[in-house]
Amino acid sequence: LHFLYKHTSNPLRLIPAAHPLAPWTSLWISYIRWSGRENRTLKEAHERLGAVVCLGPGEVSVNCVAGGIREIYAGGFEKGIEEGQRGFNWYGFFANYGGVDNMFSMGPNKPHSARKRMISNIYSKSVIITSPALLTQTISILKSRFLPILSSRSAFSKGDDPTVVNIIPILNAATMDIVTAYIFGLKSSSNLLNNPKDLTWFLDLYNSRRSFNFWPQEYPKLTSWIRRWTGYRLVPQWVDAANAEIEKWTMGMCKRAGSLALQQQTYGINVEDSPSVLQQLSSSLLKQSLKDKPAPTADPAANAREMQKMARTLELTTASEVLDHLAAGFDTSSITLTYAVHELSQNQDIQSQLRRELQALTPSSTRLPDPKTLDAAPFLHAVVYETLRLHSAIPGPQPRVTPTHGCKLGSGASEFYVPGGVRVSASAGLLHMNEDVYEQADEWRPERWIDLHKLSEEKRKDMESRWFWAFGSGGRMCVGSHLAIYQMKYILYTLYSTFSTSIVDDTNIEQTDAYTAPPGTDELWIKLERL
Ligand code: HEM
Repeated sequence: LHFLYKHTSNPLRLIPAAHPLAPWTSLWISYIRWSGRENRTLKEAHERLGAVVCLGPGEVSVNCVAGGIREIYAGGFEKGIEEGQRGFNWYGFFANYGGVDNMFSMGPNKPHSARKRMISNIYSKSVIITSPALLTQTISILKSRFLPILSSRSAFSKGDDPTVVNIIPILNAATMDIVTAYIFGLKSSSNLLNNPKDLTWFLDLYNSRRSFNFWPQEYPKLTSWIRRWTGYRLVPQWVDAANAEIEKWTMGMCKRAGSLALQQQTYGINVEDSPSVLQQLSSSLLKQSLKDKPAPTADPAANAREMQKMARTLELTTASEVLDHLAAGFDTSSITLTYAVHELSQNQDIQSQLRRELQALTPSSTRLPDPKTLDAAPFLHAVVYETLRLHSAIPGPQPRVTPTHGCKLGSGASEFYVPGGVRVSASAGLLHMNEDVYEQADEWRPERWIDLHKLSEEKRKDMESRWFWAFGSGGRMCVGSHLAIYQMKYILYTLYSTFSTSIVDDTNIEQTDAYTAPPGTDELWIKLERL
């Protein structure tokens, strides 16, 4: 009777159900997630049932702009409901250092907006494109690490043949080195390109965690309850150990950059060693803590303890934030680059067209083009955008929670009332397959992004912004999108203005079915031919 009552009084029962069990229990969608079939199941459900689909008695998926992502993401639906109380916050899993939140993991919008205000300027397009530090760092990494690795036998070569390389770890290392250089400054950042052992160490730790997300993310309370009361670990101990190692590694970079900043005040610093993100973040966090700190008491010892506590909180908050940036930044960018290289290696005509454009950008072979020139190169832009569209690094659902008063989702005859507290999501992997916006949507065709000004205003807006969702949208959209595009363009420039590439072995290159979706392999062997 209880189930029947709950079912008949639930407005979600009127929404087309992805499975007969969906309006009754969340176990069906949980099982789909557990078995790694969520993205393909949602694709099939939306193709069959339309833009709004019920996934569970408290869960809906949308695949439309009006009455869909515009309502949910531009409308500022929260990731979690109440501050301090996790409730359902799927992103809480991304907190680091034993639960220290960062911008990405925060549930409610209010503290999130305060944090985002501290950071967004340093990642804005105008700052990224004009930053002397980022430019010097990028040039240094590409010229003195990336190019030499591609030019001679290295740990990434196939046997003794320097012209056949596994490009995936090289891209992983290049993106990590650039992102950490911008965060911590070149001297304090990673040098994974030149230290293959450190790279293997890091990637082993990082990738080992991927397959154990389900329980702590979907059932965080159950996971900790089982561990507490039965001692049984749904997530093996070595995953916690891997997280702890990555946290230690990040803290090391924070500390190195911090002590260099002290020297800087006395002796000055080379521009490439300037820790752009860390500096901005720690000074804003410090300002906020000084504003929030309790008034001093008459007891000096208690005041000293308070100050110590504040310093530790600041240290952990900073490290948790930047750890999220470096993980989000290197993984997604290198997934996108992997597919750009894979597609270009299969499409020699497109590769030649790109090369012609790139080679015309810089007359001298010793310099890289300046960021504005590179950013304005239309074919490079098209290659990057088409890869972000067809091979979104985050193709999976981005869950939010409906506000207490509920909302309406869908449009026309398929508009439905959704009450408060319901988990709702959209997915880039599905939005990008809309044939009305992207003809032959399942094909990689960079030329679709050329001459957009010839299209109608509406069509252009649909393609470029309304349906293009690789970086999400609204207040919780990717903060690092400009840095991502900047580094991807420089890496592709360096590779394709110097070499031509073709496939040697691309076994299992298809994207996995996951929220962040790397290839199903960590090897993509390509042949490099110097031009
Ligand atoms: C191709 C590269 C990238 C892609 C496709 C990408 C995609 C995304 C997406 C889709 C989101 C929203 C996710 C959600 O709400 O579920 C996001 C958020 C975020 N991304 Fe990126 N990202 C990329 C690169 C970067 C880089 C380089 C950084 C480095 C700073 C970064 C840092 C972040 C952060 C901190 C957030 C959370 C923002 C917030 O909560 O306000 N991302 N990214």
